[in-house]
Amino acid sequence: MREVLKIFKIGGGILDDPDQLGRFLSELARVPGRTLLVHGGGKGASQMLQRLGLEPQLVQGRRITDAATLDIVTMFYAGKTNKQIVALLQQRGINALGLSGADGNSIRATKRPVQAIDYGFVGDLSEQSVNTALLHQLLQAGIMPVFCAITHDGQGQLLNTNADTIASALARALAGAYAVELHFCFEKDGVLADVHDEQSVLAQITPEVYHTLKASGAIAAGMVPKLDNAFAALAAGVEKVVIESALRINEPVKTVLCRS
Ligand SMILES: Nc1ncnc2c1ncn2[C@@H]1O[C@H](COP(=O)(O)OP(=O)(O)O)[C@@H](O)[C@H]1O
Ligand SMILES: CC(=O)N[C@@H](CCC(=O)OP(=O)(O)O)C(=O)O
Repeated sequence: MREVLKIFKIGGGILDDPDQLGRFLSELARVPGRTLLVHGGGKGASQMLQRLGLEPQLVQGRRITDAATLDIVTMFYAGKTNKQIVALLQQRGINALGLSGADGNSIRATKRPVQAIDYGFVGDLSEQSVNTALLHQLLQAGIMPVFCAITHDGQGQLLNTNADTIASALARALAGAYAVELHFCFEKDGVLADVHDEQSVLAQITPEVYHTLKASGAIAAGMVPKLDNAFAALAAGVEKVVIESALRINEPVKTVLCRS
């Protein structure tokens, strides 16, 4: 029987609030078995860019990343945010190891080709992107890998890659060796049937229900790429995909994705 691996992803909303981040990491430290964390930080990066006089540009949730933006997001994601999270996990007795995709050649990406939009230094992932052998060694050594949203192309170029996409790619790549559970954690209790009603959490969601709610506009904004990544992971052999509150990962309230 394959060992269970739980992959958690946290996004900008939670990372922005030191109290909520600390509470999430305390809950994460209580999760039994092998775990891996992926973090974003898009909200904080946009604030940092503005403070430095650059205007953040996002198209369908993806950041247009010119050279100056890449410098700043690398400092912010792979530096400040990643190292702060690792330090807080160490404080909680977890031997975490912070990684960008360049470290140990753990995630190699391809610069997104210029089509209608030039996204700049943004990396796309493929089936071959993840160094599963390295991750397996780290996990078996009892280490929790902590990934930021920076990857590399193998030619010396760093690339900015959406953190939901990284979590989904890691989950798919590791699904051969582990029974992977992929947990997208954010500030709401799950996918809401009505985004204005915090109580309207859907316990389960099928691709059909997703498409209906997306077409009606009930599921919108950042939730759309998140669910696209989430359903893609489920279709590719990931055992379980969950959308849940970062503060309630050890509680039963959540949305579980169903194949049909
Ligand atoms: N039906 C829905 N249920 C829950 N959240 C939704 C829904 N529709 C839109 N959203 C929005 O999607 C956001 C989550 O996406 P995003 O901000 O990209 O996540 P993250 O915090 O992980 O970066 C929520 O904060 C919420 O405002
Ligand atoms: C290419 C691209 O869009 N990269 C993202 C990476 C961070 C991220 O995904 O952060 P959240 O999970 O907090 O949204 C960005 O720079 O915003």
